[in-house]
Amino acid sequence: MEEKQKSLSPPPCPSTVTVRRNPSRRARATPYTTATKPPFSSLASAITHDVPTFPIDEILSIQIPQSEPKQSIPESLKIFLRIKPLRSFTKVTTTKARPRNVWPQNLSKKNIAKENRNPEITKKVKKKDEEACITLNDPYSVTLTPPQSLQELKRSKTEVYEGFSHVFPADCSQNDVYDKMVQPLLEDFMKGKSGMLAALGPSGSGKTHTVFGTLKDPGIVPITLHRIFKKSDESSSGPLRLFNLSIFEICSERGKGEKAYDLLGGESSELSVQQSTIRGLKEVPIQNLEEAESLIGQAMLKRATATTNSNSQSSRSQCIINIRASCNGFSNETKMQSSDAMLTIVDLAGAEREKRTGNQGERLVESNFINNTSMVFGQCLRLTRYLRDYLEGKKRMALILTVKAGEEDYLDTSYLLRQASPYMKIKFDNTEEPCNKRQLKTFPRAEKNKKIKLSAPKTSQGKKADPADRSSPRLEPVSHDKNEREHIIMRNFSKVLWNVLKQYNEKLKVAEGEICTLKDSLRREQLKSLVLETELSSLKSSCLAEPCIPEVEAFVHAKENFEVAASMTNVVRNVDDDSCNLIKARKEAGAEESSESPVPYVVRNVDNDSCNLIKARREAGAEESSESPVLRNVDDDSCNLIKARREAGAEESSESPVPRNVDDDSCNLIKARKEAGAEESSESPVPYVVRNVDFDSCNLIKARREASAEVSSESPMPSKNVKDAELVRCHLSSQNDAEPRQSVNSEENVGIPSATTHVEAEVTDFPRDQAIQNQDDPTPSPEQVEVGQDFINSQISNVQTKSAVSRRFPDSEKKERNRRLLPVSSRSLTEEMNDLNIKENQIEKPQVKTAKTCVQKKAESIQGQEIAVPAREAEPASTKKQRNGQKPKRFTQIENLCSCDRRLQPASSVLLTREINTLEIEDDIAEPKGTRGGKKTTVSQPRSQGSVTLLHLLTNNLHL
Ligand SMILES: Nc1ncnc2c1ncn2[C@@H]1O[C@H](COP(=O)(O)OP(=O)(O)OP(=O)(O)O)[C@@H](O)[C@H]1O
Repeated sequence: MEEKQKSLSPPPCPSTVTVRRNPSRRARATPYTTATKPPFSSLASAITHDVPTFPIDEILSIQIPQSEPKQSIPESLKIFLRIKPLRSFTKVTTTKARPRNVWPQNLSKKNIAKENRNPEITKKVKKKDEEACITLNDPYSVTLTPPQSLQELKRSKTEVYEGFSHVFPADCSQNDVYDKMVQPLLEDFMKGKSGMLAALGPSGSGKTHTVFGTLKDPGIVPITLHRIFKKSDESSSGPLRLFNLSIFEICSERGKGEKAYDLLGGESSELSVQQSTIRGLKEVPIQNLEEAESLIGQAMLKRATATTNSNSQSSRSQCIINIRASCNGFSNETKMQSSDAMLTIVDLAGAEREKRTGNQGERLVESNFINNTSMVFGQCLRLTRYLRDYLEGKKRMALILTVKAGEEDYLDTSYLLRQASPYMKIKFDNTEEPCNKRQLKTFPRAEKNKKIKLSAPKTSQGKKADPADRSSPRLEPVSHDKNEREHIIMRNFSKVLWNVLKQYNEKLKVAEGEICTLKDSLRREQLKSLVLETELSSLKSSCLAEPCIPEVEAFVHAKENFEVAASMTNVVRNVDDDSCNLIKARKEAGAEESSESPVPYVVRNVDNDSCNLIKARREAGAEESSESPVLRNVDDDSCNLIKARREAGAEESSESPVPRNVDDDSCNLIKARKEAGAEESSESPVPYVVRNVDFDSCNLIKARREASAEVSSESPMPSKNVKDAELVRCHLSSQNDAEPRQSVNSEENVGIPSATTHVEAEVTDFPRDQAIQNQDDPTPSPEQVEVGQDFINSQISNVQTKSAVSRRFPDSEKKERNRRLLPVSSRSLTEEMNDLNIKENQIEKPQVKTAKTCVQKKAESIQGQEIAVPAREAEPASTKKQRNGQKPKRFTQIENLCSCDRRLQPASSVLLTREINTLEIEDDIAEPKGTRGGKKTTVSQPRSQGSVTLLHLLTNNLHL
């Protein structure tokens, strides 16, 4: 029959996708998999004609692994469905015979009269077939259709339930049920495997009928016992098996708890139920089928039953029958001791509806218990703990659902199938659209129950569940995991970013260090470049000054030639270059052969400070019989030439120191020249000429002082002193005499033996110097001043063109520059004179004694001769005469010039003052004048490198 159905009904293409509960059936070979498939090549070739480009070969060649069905669940939980046959309603209508003699008779009355007259024929039995709500689709599925009344009033829904292990139709026999359902379990049981079989369904659906049956139509238990003992007899050669039978029931105790009663025990047969263990249960060994059936009969008598509207003998408890098979000895096949097996058959109490059963009172309480323990699987697991292991799939179990097929049983059937569907993995197939909202509102409980009941069992199975129930508990860990993952990602990203930032920070630090280093190196290079530029400018300045130098050299050589005849000629030339720096110092001194006069010397000091050239020159020449110190100082500051020249010429019989100071600073040429000449035989005070020319800021300050001394030995020393803003006193004193000193001091201190030559500059010297000059020999000094001024003018004209840049400085700024720059040369002069004082005291004193007498003689012969060093060799002689003759006038001019620019030479004057003081020469013409320079003399200036060089040069030259 089944095979015929299978052959006639090819597997239809399912309109809906459903998941079958039984994977083994799902794994059943389908015609597509079992039928001879055309080779892929031919299929591909056929397809390639249509769609040649589609990679069907590759797609079809993919071997999709077939998921093996889980064998444990289907083996443990087999769900069967048995449909109870429809009952036929017998409708008995009683008709009364109608009285015959009633005329005209109403038809109805006539009929009634007939029934009354003949009552036997009034009773007709009408049979009406009940409409079925459930139909069998196939051995594995059914369709549940609500009745028409329910479709109109309630939610109309046709449900298809699939996945049953087998569906027993209404006309199936007890043997069919046994064969399909019990036989596999029995075989396993006989092999020593335990199993359970339970019948579940609404009240009156045929559970008890299925389990126990009747005498005419025995159920599962009698058949099983029969088969057991039958097999035992057949396998007598095998190990001896002992079977034990135990029967008990679990019923409600007034709706509060459950109690177990042993149906085979004595009167007090209550049992204690501890989890799945029943303590005190009597187990009766059965030897044969008759003993077993007798025990079962006794148990059924003890089982609690009651009469309800649904069932005249409705079971009011869960009846459990255990058949335990114990094996004595070893199995011939396995040679191993067999373990005991338990076959459990359960007749659950049927779910009951109050309306249908009409239960009240105690019956209603029992009904609730029954419903809770049978119809609701979840609660059944809790309340009937004994069956928990089976229902949880830990033991082999087969469940048979019994349903009634009538329309009026639709609700019970639908309710049972819905509750059992999770276990059967049955999905609903909604063939009709859901009802409208009104209908949903009318039956919210059913919809709610559907969701709840269907989703709850999935939890235990670990399968897909209804998201309505599990959404929140599942979303929470998912969101938590997601947040945790994002947190970890962001944390790692932050770490990486932090590391990158730290690396960049380190690089920035290194870069900053390199920048600092580069800046330092840049500064150093800039300084070097500045130094080089300064040197370059100084070299340029020196180159520019070179044309002047030959002139000066020529002048010096002329002086030297002139001094050849003199007794001593000493020329000191010092060039001081500071900070760029050129320092030249030259000192020349010549002495005549027989002269004992003080050593005339020429000091030339050129000081060039930071692109400034300062030249100072002193020349001192002494004639054979006279002393003629010449000091020339030329000072030029900041494109400005300050020239001071002092010339002092002494006639043959007189001393004529001529200091000349030319100071050129800051651009700059500072020249100082002192010339002094002394006549050969003169022992008279050294006449000196001091010429100081200061040119500042395109201003020329010229000062010239010339003094000449006559040959007369003891005459007061004529002197000219040209002063600048500060007191400048140049004093050249002849050596070895007290007389010159007396004359210098304008006092008659003859007894002071001193042969030293001093150059002293003081602010207050001029008037006295001028007075002395007028007294002694005023004639030669003006001429010498004139000559020297002409020379300086010519020098200035050269220098002015070369120092035009510095002329743009204003006077006020140049004053400051003078104050700053002049001390350089002045210090040089100071140190020079300090050493000069010492050396001359040591060297020239011995000469004083021998030359003392000669000076007076030679002074007369040299008288009138100009001992002041001429500015140039080509200088006309008339100028000399004019110089001598116009001495007072020139003095006046120089005095005016010096008075105008007196303020511009404080530093040089101060230093000259210090110089003279250190030389310890008494200057009679010194006169305090002004305090500005005097105050500044107290300031001790640090000795510069140029000064040190100048000192060495002076010392060497003095030694010479
Ligand atoms: N398959 C069937 N064929 C013929 N008769 C049946 C069948 N199933 C049940 N019946 C009859 O229906 C009646 C009720 O059956 P049964 O007592 O087995 O129901 P039940 O499910 O056990 O009810 P309850 O849960 O109340 O005990 C019985 O008289 C029984 O003979």
